[in-house]
Amino acid sequence: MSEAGAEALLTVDGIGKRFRGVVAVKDVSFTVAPRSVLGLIGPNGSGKTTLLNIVNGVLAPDQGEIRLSGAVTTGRRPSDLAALGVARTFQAARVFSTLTVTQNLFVPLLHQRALERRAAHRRALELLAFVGLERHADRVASELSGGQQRLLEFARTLVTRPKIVLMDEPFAGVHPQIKATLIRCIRETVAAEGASFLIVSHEVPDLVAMSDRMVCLVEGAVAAWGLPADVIREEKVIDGYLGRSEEAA
Ligand SMILES: Nc1ncnc2c1ncn2[C@@H]1O[C@H](COP(=O)(O)OP(=O)(O)OP(=O)(O)O)[C@@H](O)[C@H]1O
Repeated sequence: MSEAGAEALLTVDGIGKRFRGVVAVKDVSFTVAPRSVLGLIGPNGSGKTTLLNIVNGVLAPDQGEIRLSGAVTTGRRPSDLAALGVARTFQAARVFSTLTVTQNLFVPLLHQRALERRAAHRRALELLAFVGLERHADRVASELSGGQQRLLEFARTLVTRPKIVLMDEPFAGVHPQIKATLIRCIRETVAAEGASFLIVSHEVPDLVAMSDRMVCLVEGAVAAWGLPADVIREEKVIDGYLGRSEEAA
């Protein structure tokens, strides 16, 4: 989808972050268009998780600005950003392990006004079916497999209809069938609800297939940003992350 002329949903503008002497993120800028998927790749330690933490307010940047639909959000707390429509999943899925699957989906609704609750509950049940967990509705979350917990965490992020979902390594270590379900659900959420996704993953072929744009970080800086097919052909991306195949070397 073209970004020309359209206002960006998320703007990452000149972001920098150091941890003591270590530069984790260096002058990083890119945008995420409404109704799109941005894939974020890069070697271990290149600053991907730090950047997600800055976008959702867990960390404050040393330099730069984050904007959501043009409004500056830098320095806002994660709970404020969640209310503005920034949702997040984690490398190790975070679920409320002692609650049932359905109760997990009701947690984001606790702060909703009573009038909105009935519709929101209906949505929670629809989401269970959407990710294929309806048979497990009354099970305690800790009894689910790791992959099912990931689907539950994903469904929970969608309950409040976020504008953008930040996902950190959603496909790592999950069964291929769960991965296929996640990819289908991400695609359908973009198409049906107009949400955007910012997805960090080392599964480059999957990200290339599902992303509208990709960004590659190397040593904390943007090595390339653009169409997936172009990004994976960039010298800096090949040298800094993907490597060369034996025939090409
Ligand atoms: N809380 C912290 N304190 C000190 N250094 C940190 C902290 N968090 C991250 N770093 C450092 O910042 C750099 C970027 O780390 P980050 O976790 O963002 O990379 P990443 O690209 O997400 O890596 P991975 O793919 O392994 O998850 C690394 O050098 C890391 O050691």
